Amino acid sequence: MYIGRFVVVGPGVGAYRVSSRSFPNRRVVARGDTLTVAPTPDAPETDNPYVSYNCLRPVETPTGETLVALGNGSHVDPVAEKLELGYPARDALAEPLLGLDYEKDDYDTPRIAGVVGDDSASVGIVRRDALLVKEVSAPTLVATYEEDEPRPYELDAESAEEAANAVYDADFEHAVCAAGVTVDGDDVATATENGE
Ligand SMILES: NC(=O)c1ncn([C@@H]2O[C@H](COP(=O)(O)O)[C@@H](O)[C@H]2O)c1NC=O
Repeated sequence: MYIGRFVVVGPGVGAYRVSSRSFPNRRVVARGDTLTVAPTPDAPETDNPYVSYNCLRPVETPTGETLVALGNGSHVDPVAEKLELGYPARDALAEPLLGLDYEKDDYDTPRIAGVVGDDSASVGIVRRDALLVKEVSAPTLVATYEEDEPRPYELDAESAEEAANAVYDADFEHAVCAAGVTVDGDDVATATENGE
């Protein structure tokens, strides 16, 4: 089954996978502590505005909490910035998702996102017909296509590497690249899986 991009978040752990039929020549690269989805050097040029973006950004809140924002597009930056300003995760997700709305491409592709803390997690999606934002207490998946309603997902991962590998290897079509993260107190670990 093809579900496009997907996020899995639970307390202390998260992952993001790019699956793509149309733009397979991409990878996740680390720029400081932010992870970015970028074209590989051999990728054909495109003017599609939705295929390169920061997919994962750790932040510190005004109360000293460490949180990580992740998702499938340019909304990840404003989600991270709202968290940094002290917005609760629900509001930090809801406002940018609603403001930017679903993507204006041929598929009305939803925007999906998550927030992970040491002991907390929230997930969100904005589709053409709905905005859903939920706090979750166990790993939860939401995807751009087919699986576009958050649902429990078994993420068997003790580390960021295991989280990235688990979603990269998940049984959904057209895996391209993936990111994983763990949050343990103030410590954030990230990992990438580019199928090399
Ligand atoms: N975030 C991404 O990595 C991403 N990759 C592709 N898209 C959008 O989704 C459309 C469909 O892509 P695909 O056939 O690869 O699933 C693309 O034309 C593009 O507008 C994306 N936008 C949202 O998921």
